[in-house]
Amino acid sequence: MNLKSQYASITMTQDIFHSSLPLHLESGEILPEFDLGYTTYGQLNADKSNVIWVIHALTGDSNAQEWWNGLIGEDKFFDPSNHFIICANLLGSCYGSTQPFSENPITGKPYYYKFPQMTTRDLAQGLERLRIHLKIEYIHSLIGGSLGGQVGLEWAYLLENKLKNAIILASTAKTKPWVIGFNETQRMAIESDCTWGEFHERAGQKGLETARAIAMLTYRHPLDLETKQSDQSNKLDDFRAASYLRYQGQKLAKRFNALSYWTLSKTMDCHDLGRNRGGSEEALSKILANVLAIGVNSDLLFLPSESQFISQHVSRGTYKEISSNAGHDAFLIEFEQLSYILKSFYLQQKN
Ligand SMILES: CC(=O)SCCNC(=O)CCNC(=O)[C@H](O)C(C)(C)COP(=O)(O)OP(=O)(O)OC[C@H]1O[C@@H](n2cnc3c(N)ncnc32)[C@H](O)[C@@H]1OP(=O)(O)O
Ligand SMILES: N[C@@H](CCO)C(=O)O
Repeated sequence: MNLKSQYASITMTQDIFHSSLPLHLESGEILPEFDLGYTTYGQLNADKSNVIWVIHALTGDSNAQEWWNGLIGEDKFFDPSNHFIICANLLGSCYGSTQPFSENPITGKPYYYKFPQMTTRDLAQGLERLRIHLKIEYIHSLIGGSLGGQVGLEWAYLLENKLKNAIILASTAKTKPWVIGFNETQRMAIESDCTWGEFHERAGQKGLETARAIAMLTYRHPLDLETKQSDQSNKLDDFRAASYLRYQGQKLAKRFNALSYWTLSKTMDCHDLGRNRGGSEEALSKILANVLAIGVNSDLLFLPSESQFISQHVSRGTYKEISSNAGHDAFLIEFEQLSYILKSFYLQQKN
C-alpha cells in the first residue's frame, strides 16, 4: 500500500509483514506466527547499498520520519532522496506488530497476560525475518537509541558482515540493576491499577499514566526540569513539574497500552548481549560492523560510561557524546549535534 508522502517526490510505503513460520524465543516459548508493521521511505538504489534501518525506542512506532523528524526527511541527515530508510514496529509493541492483544493462533483468543516473554535477541530475530522477506542483503547502517540500541546491538551481532555501520545511542550492552529497578517501579504502578488483570485494551491505563510519569524523571535531567518547569510565584501547590508529569502520563496512556508497555519493559530488563556468548566484552568483540556509540552527558538512565564500554570492546568502535541538559531523551531531541556527530563519523570512514 502506498501512502501519500508529505514530500511529493519521495516514496513512502506502509505495510504489515506476516511471518507464518514460528519464532523460537530465548525463553523456550514459541510465537507460532507474527506480524511486523513497517514503514519505508525512499528507494533501494541500483547496487542496493543505501539501506538505513531505524530501530525505535520503548514507545516509538515505525513512522521514523515523524518522531525523528530532525534527522530523517528531505534535506535532513538521512534523506529519503538518497537512502532507503526502513523502520519496523518491534514485536510486543502496539503499532501494527504482534503484541499482547493480538490473537494467539493456537487458542483463537488474544494473548493478553500470556504473551510470551521476549528478549532483545528475539526482537532482532523478528527484524531479521523482515530483512530476508524484503530481500535486503546488505544494510549500510542501522541506528537505534535506548531499547532500539539494545535491539540494534543484538542484530549487529547476528548480521555479521551484512551490516556496515551500527549507530547505538544512549544504550547499553547489558541492562544494569538501576534500569531494572526503575522499570519495576513502573510495573508496580501498573499492577496497582484495579483494572490490571482485566481483559480489554484499557486495562491498567491509569497505572500506565503513573508509570510514564516515573519514567519521564529518568528520561530528563534535573536541570531540564529546573529550566522548563520552575514556578515563578511563591506557590504552595499546583506546581508546573507536577502538571507536566501528569500530562506526560496521560499523553502516553492515550496512545499506548499497559500490556505492551509491561512486555517491552521486561524485554529491556533482560537485555544482555553477552548471554551464552561468554559475556559482554566477548560478544561485543564479535560484532564486525563499525560501531558508533553515542552517549548523552546528562543521561541518568543509560550512563555515558555504558556507551563508552560498547565502543571500547567492539573491534571498530567510536564514542561520541551529546552535550545537553535534556537527559536520556536528548537522543530524540538534539538533532543538530546528532547530525554533526554522524557527519564526522561517516567522513572518518572515507579517510
Ligand atoms: C502515535 C505516536 O505518537 S508514535 C510515537 C511517538 N513517540 C515516540 O516515538 C517516542 C519518542 N518520543 C518521545 O519520547 C518524545 O516525543 C520526545 C522525547 C521526542 C519529546 O517529548 P515531548 O513530550 O514532546 O517534550 P517535552 O518533554 O518538552 O514535553 C512537551 C509537552 O508537555 C507539555 N507541557 C510542558 N510543560 C507542561 C506543564 N507544566 N504542564 C502540562 N503540560 C506541559 C507541552 O505542552 C507539550 O505538550 P504536547 O506534547 O501536547 O505538545
Ligand atoms: N522516550 C522514549 C523512551 C526512552 O528512550 C520513548 O518513549 O520511546
